[in-house]
Amino acid sequence: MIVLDNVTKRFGLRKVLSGVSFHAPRGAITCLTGMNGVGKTTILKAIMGLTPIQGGSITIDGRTPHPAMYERVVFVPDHLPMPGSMKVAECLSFMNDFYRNWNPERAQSLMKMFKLNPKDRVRALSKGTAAKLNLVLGLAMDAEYMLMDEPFSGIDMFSREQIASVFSSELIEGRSVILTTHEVREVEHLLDHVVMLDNGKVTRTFDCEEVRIREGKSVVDVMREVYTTP
Ligand SMILES: Nc1ncnc2c1ncn2[C@@H]1O[C@H](COP(=O)(O)OP(=O)(O)OP(=O)(O)O)[C@@H](O)[C@H]1O
Repeated sequence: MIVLDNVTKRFGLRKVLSGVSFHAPRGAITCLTGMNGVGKTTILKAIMGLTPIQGGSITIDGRTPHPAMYERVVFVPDHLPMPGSMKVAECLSFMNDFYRNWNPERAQSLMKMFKLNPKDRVRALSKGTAAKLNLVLGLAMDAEYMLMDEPFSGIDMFSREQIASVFSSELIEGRSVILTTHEVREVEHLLDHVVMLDNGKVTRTFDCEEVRIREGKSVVDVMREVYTTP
């Protein structure tokens, strides 16, 4: 389980996170939602130790993250972090050379699933295809936790459905995912747990199944209530 307790974060004088607390349960898909600039990406980066926090604590399975622990956690950024001159196949061999927990068999299955061409150059990939390759690079790692920043952003409906199908497949099963998205309506059936953010604070956290069964509401219904209530 990943736990944030009263986390504060400033960029210069500007407070971006003001006492953020939530937990992302093991084996579940947790979604961070909120308007542009509320701090979703900053939270993912803070969990990865890529940006320092000024207060509070972040723990992974009860321990303060240390470098060796990050082999169990993968961060998939909102853009493909590979140079345009590289071919898709070269991206895969780079990952294989660089990361001990790279799983080449899983990478090949994902390549087939997404119909990616190993000979294509990164610069020639469409936005959706680049997003799929980005996802391959993350999902092919043998990691328990996956942090994904906007995996559905700017992607057409069919590619989005294909990417969404990964989240209900054995490729994700047993792993814990924290993702950020603005496309909640399209992916809400995949989500287990939602953390809503506003003004650098958590405004509500809830279990999706519980609000569906107990309150008969969808994730979007709850979001509308929270964000439109003055
Ligand atoms: N390196 C940085 N230096 C200064 N300010 C930053 C930096 N990174 C992020 N910020 C600011 O912190 C705030 C939170 O940014 P963040 O990217 O975490 O938001 P977000 O919720 O992911 O937004 P979006 O939905 O647009 O992706 C924003 O106001 C942003 O301008």
